[in-house]
Amino acid sequence: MAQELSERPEIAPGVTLTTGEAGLPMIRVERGPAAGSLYLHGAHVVEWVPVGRGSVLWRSAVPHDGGSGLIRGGVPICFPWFGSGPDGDRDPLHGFAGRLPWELDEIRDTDDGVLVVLQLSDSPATTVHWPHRFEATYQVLFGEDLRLSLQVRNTGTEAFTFEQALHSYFTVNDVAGIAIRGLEGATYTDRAPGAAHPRGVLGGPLHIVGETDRVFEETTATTYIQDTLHTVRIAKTGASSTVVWNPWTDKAQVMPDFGDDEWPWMVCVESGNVGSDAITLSPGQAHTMTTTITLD
Ligand SMILES: O=P(O)(O)OC[C@H]1O[C@@H](O)[C@H](O)[C@@H](O)[C@@H]1O
Repeated sequence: MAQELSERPEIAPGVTLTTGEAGLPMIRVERGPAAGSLYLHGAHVVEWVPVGRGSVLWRSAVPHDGGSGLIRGGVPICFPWFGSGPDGDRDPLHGFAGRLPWELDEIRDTDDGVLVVLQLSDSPATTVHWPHRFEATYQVLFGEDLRLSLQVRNTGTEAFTFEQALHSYFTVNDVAGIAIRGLEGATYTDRAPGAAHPRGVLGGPLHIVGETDRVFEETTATTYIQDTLHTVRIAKTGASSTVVWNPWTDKAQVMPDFGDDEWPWMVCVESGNVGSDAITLSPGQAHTMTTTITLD
């Protein structure tokens, strides 16, 4: 059962409860095969550094303002909708899960690294946006791999449908020089402004040559980001969509929480269930999606 932080004077060895940006409580793990950081605000993983390697997740240098917005970088959780939702009318963008404080349920040493478990349930702060009863459990394993598992359970009496994504931001050496492999043959919706082909099938590795905002549907493929810095492998289960995003020059300039010149050093490759891949749960049913991030 979830407990209050104040009832947890002992955090596991190598795991501290600290204060991050804007005074937000943050769990810092420095033990075993990796170091990492996770905010309770949004259950937001902001850092994962396997021993002897560099920081894999990208984080904007623009600090979080402490408001209810998403942290720019790391792995924001999008739930129960993605962007402005299937009909483009949902608010806030990417849902509320990444904007609310989650409860710490458990911190445990495992053979593979330190596991942190967080929970979010329906409350007046969620029902104001989405009138459904749910329980979300997020397991984060900081190890040689970064393993993320998000389970959503319908605890109400009516079925509901939701979208979700683990909106992972990755550090790259030069986004214009990367190749994203694994999505060849997948159908995508191109959401970038002025896209020449709003829908298409990817014919080969994806190269980023301008503002990129593609939602690949009905694909459970493992994706690889090949960069001069390293190759990142992103495997997933229970997730039929993959979203690839980079704002490039113009969009970067109009985003207040994104530095004008930061776009070359990042790319988002997001695992999720978006659009036609949305999940419907009957009362009592649960769905789990996982993402495993590995440096090759
Ligand atoms: O600025 P936000 O709301 O965090 O979203 C960033 C981007 O996230 C991507 O996942 C979306 O596909 C884009 O459309 C969006 O611009």
